[in-house]
Amino acid sequence: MRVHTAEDRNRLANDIAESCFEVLAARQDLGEIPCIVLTGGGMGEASLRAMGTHPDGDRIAWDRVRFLWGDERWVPARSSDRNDRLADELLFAHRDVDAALVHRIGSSDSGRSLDDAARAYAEVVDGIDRIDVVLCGVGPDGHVASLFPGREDLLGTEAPAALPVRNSPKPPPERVTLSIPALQRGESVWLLATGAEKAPAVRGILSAEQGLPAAIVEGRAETVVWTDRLALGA
Ligand SMILES: O=C(O)[C@H](O)[C@@H](O)[C@H](O)[C@H](O)COP(=O)(O)O
Repeated sequence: MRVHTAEDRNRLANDIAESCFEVLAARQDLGEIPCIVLTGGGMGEASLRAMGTHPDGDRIAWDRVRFLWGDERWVPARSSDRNDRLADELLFAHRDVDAALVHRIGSSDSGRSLDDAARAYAEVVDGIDRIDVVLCGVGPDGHVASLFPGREDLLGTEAPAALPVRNSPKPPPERVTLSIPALQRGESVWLLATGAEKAPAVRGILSAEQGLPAAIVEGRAETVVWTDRLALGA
């Protein structure tokens, strides 16, 4: 595991964007379509903003990047609470992406049930042969995506790629989340945690705390904690 720190949240988001561009460009140079899993949350938002506006992003062929989400809130498609709205406003409004490569999680007004939406998303994820980068915002309790500590129903290592979530401790209560095995398919798993309220979670990650989702999820090639002094308790 590697720890990357920056002076403040914006500089950290810039570093995340630059590293992300490197991964995307390297895969595209090989003629591949890279795949990135996006996240919600405060650092997720800052990272999307940097990816949408950083001048280095101009060298990426954005219409040859595949996008997934680590989780989504089970609300109507146009709700401002959705995680994909962040990406719409901060990334897709600035980059010329191919809608066919943007794989959104279903919405509560789609006419489908939560269980069906999770099953459908699991099929999408299963159909993708390589996941390059998984961005995971880390909650103060050490959750990632919508995988919460103590929720044995969500933390199975044999689970399908996507799961329905009910009674989430973070509102809204219903969600769809990628599972541990799906997040672990990422070549790079990047855990984003800044600010003093994330210090216990970061301590838990660094000490490999048992049962802590953020400490369980590891990338195939690398796991990086993107953080700042406050979250490191320094
Ligand atoms: O629904 C959400 O908000 C995300 O799915 C959640 O996993 C988020 O990324 C973390 O809770 C971190 O969020 P903050 O960075 O805002 O604390």
